[in-house]
Amino acid sequence: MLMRALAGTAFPELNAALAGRAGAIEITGISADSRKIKAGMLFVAIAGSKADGAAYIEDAAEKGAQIAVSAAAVDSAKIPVLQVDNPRLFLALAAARFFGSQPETMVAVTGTAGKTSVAAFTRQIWAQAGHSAAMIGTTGVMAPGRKDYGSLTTPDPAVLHALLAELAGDGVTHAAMEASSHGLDQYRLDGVKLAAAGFTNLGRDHMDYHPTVEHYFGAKMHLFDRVLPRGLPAVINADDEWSGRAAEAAKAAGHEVLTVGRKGDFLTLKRVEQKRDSQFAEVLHNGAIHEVRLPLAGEFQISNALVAAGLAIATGVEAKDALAALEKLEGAEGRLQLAGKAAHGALAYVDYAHKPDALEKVLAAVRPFTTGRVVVVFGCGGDRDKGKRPIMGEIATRLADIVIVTDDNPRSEEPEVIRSEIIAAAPGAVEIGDRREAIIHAASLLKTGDTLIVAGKGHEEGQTANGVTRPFSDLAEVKKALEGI
Ligand SMILES: CC(=O)N[C@H]1[C@@H](OP(=O)(O)OP(=O)(O)OC[C@H]2O[C@@H](n3ccc(=O)[nH]c3=O)[C@H](O)[C@@H]2O)O[C@H](CO)[C@@H](O)[C@@H]1O[C@H](C)C(=O)N[C@@H](C)C(=O)N[C@H](CCC(=O)O)C(=O)O
Ligand SMILES: Nc1ncnc2c1ncn2[C@@H]1O[C@H](COP(=O)(O)OP(=O)(O)OP(=O)(O)O)[C@@H](O)[C@H]1O
Ligand SMILES: N[C@H](CCC[C@H](N)C(=O)O)C(=O)O
Ligand SMILES: [Mg+2]
Repeated sequence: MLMRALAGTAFPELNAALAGRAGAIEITGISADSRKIKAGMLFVAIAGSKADGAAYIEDAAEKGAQIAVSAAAVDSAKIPVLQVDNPRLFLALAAARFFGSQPETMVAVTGTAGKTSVAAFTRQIWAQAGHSAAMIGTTGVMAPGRKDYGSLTTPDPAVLHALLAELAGDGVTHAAMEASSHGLDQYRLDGVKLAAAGFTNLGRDHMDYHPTVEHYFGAKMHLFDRVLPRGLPAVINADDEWSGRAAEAAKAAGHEVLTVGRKGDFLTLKRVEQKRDSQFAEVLHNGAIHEVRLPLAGEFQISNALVAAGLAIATGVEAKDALAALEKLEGAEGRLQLAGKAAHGALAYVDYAHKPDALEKVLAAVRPFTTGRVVVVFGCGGDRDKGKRPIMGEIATRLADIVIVTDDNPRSEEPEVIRSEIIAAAPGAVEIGDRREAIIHAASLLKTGDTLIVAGKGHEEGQTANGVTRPFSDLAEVKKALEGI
């Protein structure tokens, strides 16, 4: 592609340069990481939290970059360097234009918890309606005949648009993706053409990245005020503390607001009956009641399922078909996933709650069908928000009968220090650093009627400490531990 093809109204500051010699440069690819540059590519220099991409322009040139784009003026480089005000936005729009195609119908969902679940559910509803559908998120990419393990919740634009073009080339017509607050803040989604967008809820998360909760909420709202084209549907869970403000933000951005949930107008949850690991709900839509059997535990899953159904309906699935599809939903990997049942009947679940609200929701979700005790095993990640540690300790102590505090990716931190910060607010908790031992101990305590939740790692396949990631799966460990009792 010629650089000239990247000219457009979004970057008037580039137009003069692209009308000249720089516009005639043919590029073979785009990356913001000099380590990924190959001959003929365009390098976009981004000023990040650890490094300034502008310092890597020479490195990119040595690897074969033809041209670079940067916020800072760099005259000394061996390749032309064009200046733009917002290189991250440029990267997103340039990658979209370079790769050129995406599944026709795309939605994105934001919120503190439930994004992976909503994306997974939306994909399944579309698939049941006969569409070739994909999901992109924390657990990776899932598409017909394809399952890749995930890295980022919202991939970097160059990776994302290469993937979207591949999916479109494979015949995928519908895709649901997660919009993380980092992704929105860093303009990773700005080149994606969305047909609708969703919001689940807002709680404490990523306080190591966002200076305040307001800033965090503002980042999430960029899905509506920057990414979703004006006038398109915004599906909002109506039952969260932040729902009103999210709906206001979506309305102010000119969208059609569709609220779902107990307080929702578009899909109104009238009644829920909890079964042991499923639930029955009555949902009102357009004056008609639909009976829905959801084969998943946890009331929060109803909320996720309604956001997903709202997104599917907003993108053309008949309401009755979308709601009927909920009866066959499979939970996203590692989200309140039943890992096994002990011989005496106790249930053991693996869950991805690694933040306060999620832990609170998941522990509350299993209580109604637990006739014995709720046992929880969890830890907190190192090099992440330290403030959540005592909060999660307090929640576990309040909502579980037995609390076992263990390690969850200590990364570069001292695991004992992390554990002690949790236990400061969890008096009476049992401390077992080794996660495998903690799970074995928890399983050995189980009796008839008890429920075990191993929280924090969900689908993850490793435990990271001291810069080394060793294979580790909560699901496999729980299964093994149950066999041993
Ligand atoms: C904190 C964060 O979000 N970091 C992201 C951010 O990096 P940064 O701004 O810190 O970049 P940096 O390391 O300072 O480097 C600046 C630039 O120099 C470039 N560079 C650097 C070194 C070099 O040799 N050559 C070179 O070109 C880098 O590629 C980068 O473009 O921009 C990079 C490029 O877009 C991202 O890859 C990177 O994600 C890192 C890997 C990450 O771990 N992010 C996590 C925290 C994240 O994004 N998580 C969210 C949320 C998950 C959730 O919801 O729980 C997600 O969407 O996954
Ligand atoms: N609607 C919800 N409200 C509160 N908690 C939820 C909700 N949905 C899921 N959870 C909890 O949050 C955990 C993560 O769910 P999910 O992966 O769907 O969310 P996410 O927003 O993608 O999270 P992440 O940002 O960590 O990728 C679940 O394992 C469960 O404990
Ligand atoms: N996307 C999140 C996942 C956290 C998962 C938890 N297991 C941990 O390691 O803290 C993060 O990287 O902060
Ligand atoms: Mg996710």
